[in-house]
Amino acid sequence: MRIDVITIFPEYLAPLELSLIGKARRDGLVDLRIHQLRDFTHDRHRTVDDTPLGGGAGMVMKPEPWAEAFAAVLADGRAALGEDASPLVIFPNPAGEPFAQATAQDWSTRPWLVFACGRYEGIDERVYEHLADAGIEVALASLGDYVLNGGEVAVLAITEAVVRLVPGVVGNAASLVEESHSDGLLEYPLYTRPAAWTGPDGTVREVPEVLLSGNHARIAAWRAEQSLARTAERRPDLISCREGAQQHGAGDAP
Ligand SMILES: Nc1cc(-c2cccs2)n[nH]1
Repeated sequence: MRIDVITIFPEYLAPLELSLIGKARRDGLVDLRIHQLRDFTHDRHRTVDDTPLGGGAGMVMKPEPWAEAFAAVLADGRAALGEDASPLVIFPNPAGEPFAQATAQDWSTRPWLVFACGRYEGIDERVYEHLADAGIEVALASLGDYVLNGGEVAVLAITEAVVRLVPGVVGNAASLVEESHSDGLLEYPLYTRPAAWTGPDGTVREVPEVLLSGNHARIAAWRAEQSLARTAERRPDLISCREGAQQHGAGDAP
């Protein structure tokens, strides 16, 4: 998988050199490149923004640097992946579609992702139109109903959620199966040794006995029940989504 990130704060993406993602890059599973948007300006101040036409507070990112940056990234990617290669261009944006585990699953199968990190009040609308008119697939992704100062933090989160699903990145693929949201539910409670823990306050807390029973069928049933109960309590919206999907035969034979 190739990933390009266009940003005015490349240093924000430094964490992508660490840990799992860093190892995936070193192992050649992910080819990740960071591009400084200001490198595609031509004035002394390397200007990327201007005041909003029609008035209003703040600044808007100018279309020219973005168009030049996309042209360069597309050319570079096609030189590496083939002239027919075409990326999914992702703009983190509070007005975007909610990014969820299903999105991460889908995007983890794509050969090429390009992330565009907006700042200020946002990016000139004509940039999105320019890409769409060029036949480039564009997605606006929201991490949640809150506003960040820029797309970089969202790119860190999305990249981690996506890349960890790329085959070979996580050592034990089985650990990806029983996670929160992997089956549309929240994960069951987890325990490890000691079976009886005496906390700092002297309280002894024991692990549910079923987990010590060695009866794998009972353990699986208990975990399924815990997942459902925990989801119903904390995220009832996920339950109704799941019931809706089941009523409409999602996953049934066509
Ligand atoms: N979910 C979400 C995305 C964002 C931003 C993306 C780019 C600038 S602000 N805020 N909140």
